[in-house]
Amino acid sequence: MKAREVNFDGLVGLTHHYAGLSFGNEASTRNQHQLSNPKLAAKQGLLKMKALADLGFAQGIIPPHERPNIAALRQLGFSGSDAQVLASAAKHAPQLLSAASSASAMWVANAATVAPSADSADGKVHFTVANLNNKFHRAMEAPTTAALLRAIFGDKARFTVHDALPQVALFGDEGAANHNRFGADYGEPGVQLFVYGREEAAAGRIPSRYPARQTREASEAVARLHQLDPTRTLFAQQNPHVIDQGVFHNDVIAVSNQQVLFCHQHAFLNQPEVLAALREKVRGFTTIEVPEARVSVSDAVTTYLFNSQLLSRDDGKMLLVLPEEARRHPGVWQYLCEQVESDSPISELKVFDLRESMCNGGGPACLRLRVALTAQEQAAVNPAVMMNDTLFAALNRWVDRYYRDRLSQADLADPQLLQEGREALDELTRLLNLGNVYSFQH
Ligand SMILES: N=C(N)NCCC[C@H](NC(=O)CCC(=O)O)C(=O)O
Repeated sequence: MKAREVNFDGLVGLTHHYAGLSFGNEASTRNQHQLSNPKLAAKQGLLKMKALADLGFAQGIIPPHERPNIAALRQLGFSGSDAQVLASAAKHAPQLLSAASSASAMWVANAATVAPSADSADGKVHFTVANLNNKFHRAMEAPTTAALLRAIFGDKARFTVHDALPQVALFGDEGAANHNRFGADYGEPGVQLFVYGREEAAAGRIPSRYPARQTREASEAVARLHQLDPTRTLFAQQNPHVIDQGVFHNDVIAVSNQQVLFCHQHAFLNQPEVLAALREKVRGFTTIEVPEARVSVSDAVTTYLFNSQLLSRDDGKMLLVLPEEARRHPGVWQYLCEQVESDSPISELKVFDLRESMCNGGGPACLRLRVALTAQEQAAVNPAVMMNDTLFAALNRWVDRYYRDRLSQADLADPQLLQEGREALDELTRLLNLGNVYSFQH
């Protein structure tokens, strides 16, 4: 059956700020306590969505979560009115207030892992919400992510949204950022590659400096939940050395689309074997493997060359969507221009300024969740979340009305910010026809 890839981008939340919460993500650590601009961040994201929609790529949006998360702070013993909870957390544990206020749900590549219906035994599209167990500020995303996905993919005859795996290190799961699907048409059965950083049950090689967030045990559980054919499912370990250089998710060192894998030479442990297995299973498999001599792992991490979106154009050629940082690096840009001029599958480059998100380690690919859908499935998606001229204009007005243009850690204690956030999200649920998805609405 014919299907197409639909990209759903996370809309940046009102509390976007730089808190240094993600040890192992070097941009997050480096930019701790910088002033952020939530309004600009939201608009940068919207511009990418709109530009891709205008080029004919199907584009949806996934809304932000309620932050500060007062319930999480109460669970940690802060009490009194909402304003007192905020004041007390700001005074005694500012890092916890930051964690409870993070807008990290914008990076929806970590919202869930997705299996298209062509790959699942029951013929449904499956989503497993990621537990994001490695970081407190991200682990609290799971319940709201599940509610939002159910509000967008509500048709139970076509979509199954599984709750997150148990919240323990054994099942650390970071969603689609550690997952690639290969195949010809999106509607034909494909080959799924799950990439993990460590296997709890085995004494294998692990990074020594930074955490490996994804476990093999989690990836295997997701593959079972999605009813995948084991002969079309592969598990590969990420190279622990690159995790130690700041590659905290596989999508910082590799990106795939259809039969193409664009990755760094050092992306995977035992890379030749991983590529051989893919070559055997994926008809027409093509790799663009970037050698260290052309782009170092360190340059890949700072430019986010691989945190790009490889998108199929209607003419069968592919477009690579990159962050501005990749254009600014002469060596990386030269490499990319050579690709376009050669007979590489990459035929076009499109660059976006996503600086606000990039400073927290979130590039173009972090901001999107790919969902391959048949025409019938696409028709069953909540239509109000699909990007078009009207929604773009409405969301820009909405951002102008509610978002601040500067935010520091100290601002998180302002009860007015909580109020602004609730009012904004309440209006957003009406704009996007989501129903009551947030706890303050219950
Ligand atoms: N690669 C993908 N798919 N996603 C990027 C996620 C970035 C996110 N940054 C943060 O959570 C930083 C928040 C802060 O420090 O304020 C993370 O590390 O989980």
